Amino acid sequence: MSDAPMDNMLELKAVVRRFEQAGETLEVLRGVDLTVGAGELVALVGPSGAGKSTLLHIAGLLERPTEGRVSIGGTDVSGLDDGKRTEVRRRAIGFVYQFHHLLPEFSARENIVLPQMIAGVAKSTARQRADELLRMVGLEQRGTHRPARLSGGEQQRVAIARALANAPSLLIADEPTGNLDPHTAEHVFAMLSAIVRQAKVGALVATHNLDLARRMDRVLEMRDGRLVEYDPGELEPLGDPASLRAETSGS
Ligand SMILES: Nc1ncnc2c1ncn2[C@@H]1O[C@H](COP(=O)(O)OP(=O)(O)OP(=O)(O)O)[C@@H](O)[C@H]1O
Repeated sequence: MSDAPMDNMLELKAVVRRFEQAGETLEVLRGVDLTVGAGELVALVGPSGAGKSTLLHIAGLLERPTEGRVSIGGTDVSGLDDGKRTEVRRRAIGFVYQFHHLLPEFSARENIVLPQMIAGVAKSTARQRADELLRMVGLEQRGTHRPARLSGGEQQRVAIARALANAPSLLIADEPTGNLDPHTAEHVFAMLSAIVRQAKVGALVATHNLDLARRMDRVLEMRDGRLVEYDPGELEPLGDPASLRAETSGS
């Protein structure tokens, strides 16, 4: 078991990730320390290729670090075998991507029921929880609709509800509003952040969107394999992260 405080939903310690490619070693993460607390929203920014996805995969237990330790919800998972890691991932981590990845042949409600059943929850309990989550994201009237009958923003709200289905400790989001128009993105992000804070989930959100990053509790930039921290309220005075400047200056 870990010595991580219980209110750290994610803790990475001295995480290194190297890739061996054509006889060359690429060190993408060079000693990353990171904590995400309960109810905390942390923005992860950085230029393309900086290693954000690699970091999200390690935090989401989809990949193992070459070195370093990972704790989820206060439990150090570094020594667990693949089967146990999958269990922790299903129970304790929710994922939201740029594209909703809902199953097209299932209704919104069924999309939220399924991950619970995979985690071993009884169907009646899973349905109750799905209805509760649909209410939470304001879609109680849309539960029977298949994804194709929902708007982009509604689809993403269902994806958020699905990610929260098993009451995870940690939410990992990769450009969660990247496929939405600015107005809808605003609405979906406001909903996401309210739920994260209320449910005391820790959220690690990779984004290129400066406006979004600013409204999170902390902004971390991946630079040269390490994380550099920015105070969201001080982004401009300190100078915006290079990646955000590049993304926002042309728009
Ligand atoms: N499986 C792999 N084998 C070899 N190199 C890899 C592998 N996965 C990632 N990389 C390399 O690691 C670096 C970081 O990639 P990563 O996808 O984490 O960046 P990113 O910041 O998420 O980029 P983007 O914003 O474009 O998604 C890149 O140089 C990439 O080519």
